[in-house]
Order: sequence, then C-alpha cells, then structure tokens
Amino acid sequence: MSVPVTLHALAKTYPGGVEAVRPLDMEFAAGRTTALVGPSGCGKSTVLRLIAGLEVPSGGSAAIDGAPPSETTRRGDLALAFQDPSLLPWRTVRQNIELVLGLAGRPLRRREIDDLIRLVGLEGFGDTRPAALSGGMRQRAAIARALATAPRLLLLDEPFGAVDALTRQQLAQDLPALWEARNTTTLLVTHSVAEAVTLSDRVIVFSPRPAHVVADIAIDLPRPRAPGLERNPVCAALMDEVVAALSSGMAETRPRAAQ
Ligand SMILES: Nc1ncnc2c1ncn2[C@@H]1O[C@H](COP(=O)(O)OP(=O)(O)OP(=O)(O)O)[C@@H](O)[C@H]1O
Repeated sequence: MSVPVTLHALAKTYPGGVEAVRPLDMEFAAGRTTALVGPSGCGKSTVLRLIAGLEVPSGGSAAIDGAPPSETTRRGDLALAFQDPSLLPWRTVRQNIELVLGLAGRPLRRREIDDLIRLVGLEGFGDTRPAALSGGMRQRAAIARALATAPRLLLLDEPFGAVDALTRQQLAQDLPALWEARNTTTLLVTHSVAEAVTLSDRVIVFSPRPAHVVADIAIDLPRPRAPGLERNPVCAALMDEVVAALSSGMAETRPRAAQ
C-alpha cells in the first residue's frame, strides 16, 4: 500500500537567517511520482530533508499518511537516495543493503538482494567495499539500498548525478516499472528536465529562493514509458513547458535593469 504526503505551511529558515523554504502547502498523491525542479539553491533538497525528518521545520509540518516522518522512518517505510551516497565504508555493497533490511526488521533474502544489485548494474560488485567503487557505482549502490526495503515513500535527490549516460538511461527505464509495481510514492529532485518529465506523473517547478511554486504540471504520458520518449512530440512539448516555467521563475527575480 502506498502513502500520500501532505505539506502544511511547511517552512524552513536555517540558523543565520537563510529562508530555504517559504510556507509551502502541497499534497503528493499516494503511489505517484512527482519531480521537483528549480534553480540551484532554491530549497528543493531542504523540502526532501524536511519530509524525511532530517531537518526540523521552522514552521508547519510534513505528514506521511497523516503521521510525522519519524513514525514512517521507524516503520522502515521511508527510503532515501541522496546526492551523497553515504554508504558505510567498512561494509560491502551487499552488507550495506543487509544493514538497512536488518534495521527495518525485514527478512534478508539473498536472491532479492542479488536482483537489486543486478538491477542497478552492479553485478559482480556485491562483495566490494565503497572505496573500490567509482562515484556513479556508489550512487547506484545507494539506489539499490534505498529500494531494498520496498519503501512506501521513496525520496530521491539527484540520484543519477554521477551515473554515466547509458546506465542512467537503463535506470530511468527500469526503476519506474519497479516503483509502479510496488505502488511507491516517489519524490524526485532533479536538474534534468528530461528526467523530470519522462519519469514522473507530475512536475513542480520552483522559482529561485525564497522559492514559490511557479508551475504544477501534470505529465499525462502513458506508462510504461519507452526509451527515447524525449523525442515524442507530446513529451517534448511538456519539457518545453517546464523550461518556460523555469525561465519565468528566473525572470520574476531578475533585477529590471538586467532584463
Ligand atoms: N544546513 C544548512 N545551513 C544553512 N543554510 C543551508 C543549509 N542547507 C542548505 N542551506 C541553504 O538553503 C538554501 C537551499 O538549499 P537546498 O540545498 O535546499 O537547495 P537546492 O534547491 O536543493 O539546491 P541544489 O539544486 O543546488 O542542490 C541554499 O541557500 C543553501 O545555501
């Protein structure tokens, strides 16, 4: 079963006065994938970290199926794959995955772990420690770890940042099918407009900080999404719409003399 996420006047000002998130009201539907895009530093990661319970809001709240993030984390229903893979360096890829399964009180099924390692293209590296992997491989190991507990809510922050183009394409093809099969509610922060549109059911576009929502675009493209979808005219038009919203957000904050 999947879970909805509700943000009620969620706000964050960091110590020192940086207003990273202005009071934000939003609902993310259960079992759907939503991409958050916006200029660098507009507060996207902070929104995810607040939903994950890794930051304390300075106002408002985030609720996952009506419960605070700490509750969802305690039940092992929430998983993260962030830019910084944060794998435990003294554990192998397999042991890193086993650890989260153990913490979540989920059974350790060797075959399922092998399947996940294969899915992210790390076959043969299950017994390797993170130091011996490339940056992109570490990121893929973190994705496998995030998927291992079959979370009801999956938070992905630029998870493909250091992944090479071909693997990225493969992951973009395989992962949504998995989220769909498991009915996972997924929130994805990305700088790639193509990724946002091709992977998601909805794209939220933020303005520069202090961010507000410039556009909330429904992506009504059929699933499963085929490779090369970016070249489909409907998809291309949606990507144009996202780019136009990003530009209009930037223009709003640009000093008049510079326009
Ligand atoms: N721990 C922190 N302490 C103080 N300020 C912070 C902290 N974390 C983030 N910020 C500031 O909050 C703002 C929003 O940061 P955030 O990382 O959420 O943006 P972002 O949209 O995810 O950026 P990017 O796309 O570059 O990853 C930035 O101005 C950043 O400098």
